[in-house]
Amino acid sequence: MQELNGALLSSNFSLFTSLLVSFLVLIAWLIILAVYRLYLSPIAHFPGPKLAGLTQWYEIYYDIYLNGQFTLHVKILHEQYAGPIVRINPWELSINDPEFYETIYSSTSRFDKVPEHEWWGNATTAAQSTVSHDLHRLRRAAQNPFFSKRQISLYAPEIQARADKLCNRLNSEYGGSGNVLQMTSAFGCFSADIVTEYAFAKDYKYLDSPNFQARFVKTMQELGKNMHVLMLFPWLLTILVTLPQWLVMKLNHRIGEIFAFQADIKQQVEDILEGRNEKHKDASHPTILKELIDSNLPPQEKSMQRLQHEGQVIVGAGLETVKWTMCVALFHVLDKLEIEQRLDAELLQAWPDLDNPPKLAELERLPYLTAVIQESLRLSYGAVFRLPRTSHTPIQYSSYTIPPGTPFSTSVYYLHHNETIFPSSHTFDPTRWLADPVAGRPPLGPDGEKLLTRYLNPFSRGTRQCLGMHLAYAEMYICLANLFRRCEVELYETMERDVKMHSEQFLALPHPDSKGIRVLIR
Ligand code: HEM
Repeated sequence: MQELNGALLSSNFSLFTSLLVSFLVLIAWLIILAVYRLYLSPIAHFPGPKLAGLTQWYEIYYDIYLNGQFTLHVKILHEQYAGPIVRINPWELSINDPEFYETIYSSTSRFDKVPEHEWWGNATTAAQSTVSHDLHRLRRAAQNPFFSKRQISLYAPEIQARADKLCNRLNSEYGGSGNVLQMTSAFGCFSADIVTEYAFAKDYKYLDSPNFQARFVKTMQELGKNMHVLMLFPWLLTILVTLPQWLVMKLNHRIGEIFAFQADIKQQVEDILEGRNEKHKDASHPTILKELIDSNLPPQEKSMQRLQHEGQVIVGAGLETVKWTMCVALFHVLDKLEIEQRLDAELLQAWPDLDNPPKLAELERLPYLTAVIQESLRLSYGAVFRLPRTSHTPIQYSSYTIPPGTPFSTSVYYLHHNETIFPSSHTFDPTRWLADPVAGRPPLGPDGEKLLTRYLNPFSRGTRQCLGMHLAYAEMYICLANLFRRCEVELYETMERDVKMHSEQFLALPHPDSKGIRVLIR
């Protein structure tokens, strides 16, 4: 008995000792890490809050606890530390300098993305998620031709057909009825039908769904609300993808819905590869996936998974962005009578016979419509989250040398709200984009030499610039022209709060209480 007690005592003692030693090792490791991060790290001398340099929990607090507030907070840090460069977490720098934007998002430098962001969209092998510059270049080159301005102009009749469908439905179903219409959802259905048709030659006909409530459109909206959890804890996804879909749906229905969407995209790819969807053969436009399959990419780049990931990203990237920009445009045009009247007058002149809609190229030449779209892009921002890049060689910024491998980034929000470039930057003012009426020269930036458009970057710039930019412009030109020319729309209980960025979840989100852009059709 005594022996047993002795053995128990000694095993308790050794357990206690091991726990104590582990605890002391942990404390020692934390102290070393803190000293390293605060004093020895190659970016320790950059300005910024010590706490941010010490731990990423600083960022997590703003982005998860305060729900997408870190981007806005970093803008304040730039003001507090009175400098264009600030350390925002233990390993990353933010640069708020409009003249440096094109260096960060460069067309010529071989910058990589950061591996931490590879998992975001659960599409690790898509071009958009690709970390390495060289591999991205290979993947992107195979897609560029299908998103060229010329290819998109050939697709314009399909976009017009969907704008016809949208406007006819608005007038016949809602016109004069007094029924409130959720334009946010209607725009979502419009852009979803366009991008899925373009990608897979499959029209999902979301524009036919009752009250424009399409599950897939809602899924994409919901995805936005999870972004920071997925971005800051990417390993969560790696676990979730191994679980059965029904279980994920139970644990977190938003992520479950995303997996369901991904399974659907996989089905689309299989249907094309296995000959069940042959529509692409007679489609009026090339389909992205078929073109990738027929491209010169090496065989490993044409795997089912790769094609599925590209399909996922293209559809995902093409939906919320276009929808949100059109919401911003619709609200501001309807909110200010003089903007609405000026746009209506221009459209009436360019499009006198309602049965003969102008071609896309003609719409693109309309200065005021163009200015409305530019101003809407400025205030909808595109990807408002900072888009970090890393360099294999040191980067010189002012008197600072950014060490190789250090992520550096900026947010387009800082650029679009730079008061020197865009005075009264929170005001929606399309006239800032109009050419000088006397000299005819386009609007210039603050130095009086560079074009103002240089500072409008909702699509980012450089090698990773938005692939779908021309498609996005075509959708916006055609949809907004049709809507304002053919429908009598008025806002219903919708205010600026519904289109103003309240938080950042990769894209800009309005106030959580917003009910979307609601309208009546007269
Ligand atoms: C107003 C509309 C849009 C805006 C503001 C926008 C904005 C952006 C931005 C800022 C990026 C860069 C993201 C990064 O660096 O990670 C991007 C990438 C991308 N966008 Fe768009 N986008 C729009 C519409 C579209 C559409 C309609 C499509 C699809 C057809 C699309 C497809 C893509 C793809 C595939 C990428 C990844 C490109 C790459 O990494 O090579 N986007 N977009």
